[in-house]
Amino acid sequence: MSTAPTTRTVVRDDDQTREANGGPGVLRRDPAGSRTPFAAEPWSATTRFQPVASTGGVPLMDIAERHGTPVYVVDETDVRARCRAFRTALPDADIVYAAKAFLCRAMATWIRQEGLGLDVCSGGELAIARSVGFPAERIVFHGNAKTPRELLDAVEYGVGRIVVDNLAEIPRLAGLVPPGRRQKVLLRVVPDIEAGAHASIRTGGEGQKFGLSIATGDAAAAVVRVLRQPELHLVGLHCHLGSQILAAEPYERAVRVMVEQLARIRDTYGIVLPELDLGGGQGIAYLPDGHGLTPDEFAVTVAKAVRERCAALDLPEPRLTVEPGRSISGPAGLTLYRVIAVKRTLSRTLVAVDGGMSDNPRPSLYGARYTARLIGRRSAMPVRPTTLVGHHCEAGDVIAEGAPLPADIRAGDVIAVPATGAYHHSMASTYNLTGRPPVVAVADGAARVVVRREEIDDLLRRDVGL
Ligand SMILES: Cc1ncc(COP(=O)(O)O)c(C=O)c1O
Ligand SMILES: N[C@@H](CCCC[NH3+])C(=O)O
Repeated sequence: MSTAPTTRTVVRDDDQTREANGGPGVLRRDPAGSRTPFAAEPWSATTRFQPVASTGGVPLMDIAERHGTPVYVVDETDVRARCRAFRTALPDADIVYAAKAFLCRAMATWIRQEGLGLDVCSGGELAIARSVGFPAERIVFHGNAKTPRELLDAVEYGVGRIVVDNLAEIPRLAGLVPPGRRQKVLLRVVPDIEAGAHASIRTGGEGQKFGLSIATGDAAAAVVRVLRQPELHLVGLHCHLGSQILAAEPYERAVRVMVEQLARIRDTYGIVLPELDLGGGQGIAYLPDGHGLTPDEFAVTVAKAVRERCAALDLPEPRLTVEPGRSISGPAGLTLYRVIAVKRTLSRTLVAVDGGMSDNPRPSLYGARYTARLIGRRSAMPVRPTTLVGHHCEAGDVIAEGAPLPADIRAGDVIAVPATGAYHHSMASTYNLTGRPPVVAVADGAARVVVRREEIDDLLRRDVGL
């Protein structure tokens, strides 16, 4: 199936297709549901169509004017459509949204309403889930260094699965489970597979900090120790390869490793573990010519690999769990900035905006690349590659290199940067004592603030002084 609703709008990134679409503001429907050239945008987005740029039926300029800039915009309908795309692609699996990508109460509510589970990895993420009454059974708790407090909170709330990451956690967790209860656990195993867009976000290789090594024997030791704890109920294995993975092939390899581990446990202890959690990591497009790993591509590869490997090892197929984060919230979000200054240097044009690495640390952390668009007015000037920079006190505070902005870009203009729905709000900082931007949700032509702007007063309040 397609990852998008069959009636989704298509945004072509060239003037010729814009004409074919019927001119500015008019979008051609693509009943075939073929991949959009600009798949990074929400399916409802018309940002290319100056000056009517809108998302979720809301003009982006209205948002910039009413709520100020910088501002994160998230398209609720788009988030929901991406949740459904995963559920449709993997109807027999548990789809567990990775909260670290983007979480607020509104998002947790949408995820709950869409019937997905929630992967949390901190007491804070769990608190948001609790605050919206997220069903405990559908929560998976992760972390390579969960504090005793976090484990206790998770046990007390009754989370469905705790993913054991290290040997020390086993007795610690068992000691927190109240008498008469058994806590379901998965063991996070290192499959020793390198995948992901940047070394900092690869988590499947031997030697990185997450999970239990098969090579050292820790994974096998963990199985024995969990089985010895009557308070713990081992229901399956987990792995997570990394993030922003654009091909399905590494997942196929992961399935091979993990099914082999399930077979070993069956052969050694006579126990058939019923669950296999393959983590998340499905990549998205950030640039006009990019494309992500669709739920379909992922599902077809994984389902085939599980079927074949289980058949080969005479193992019943486990119930699958997948934990997509970025691919659900990433393309559904965009950031609006206002241009503060334009500088022409000998080598390039620099456009400085009112946000930067505090609301988008990804270029400086991972060398991530973005594009940007002028919205709010039509320019007849040719576009040229422009460097979009932030307002922070670092030369590396670059949001986008080579962004196609018109030659007459000027102070006061509003810029939209797409594909900022994952790992932006959740990774934002207050560097240079900059308040974090609000999150405005759009749906069906209406906009509402779901996370308010962090004001200077908020920042001062934490500083208790002498
Ligand atoms: C355990 C686990 N599951 C799921 C995810 C979600 O990853 P992504 O947002 O790349 O889908 C992550 C982060 O990479 C993770 O660490
Ligand atoms: N923060 C990373 C993804 C980390 C995934 C978490 N396990 C990014 O922005 O790409």
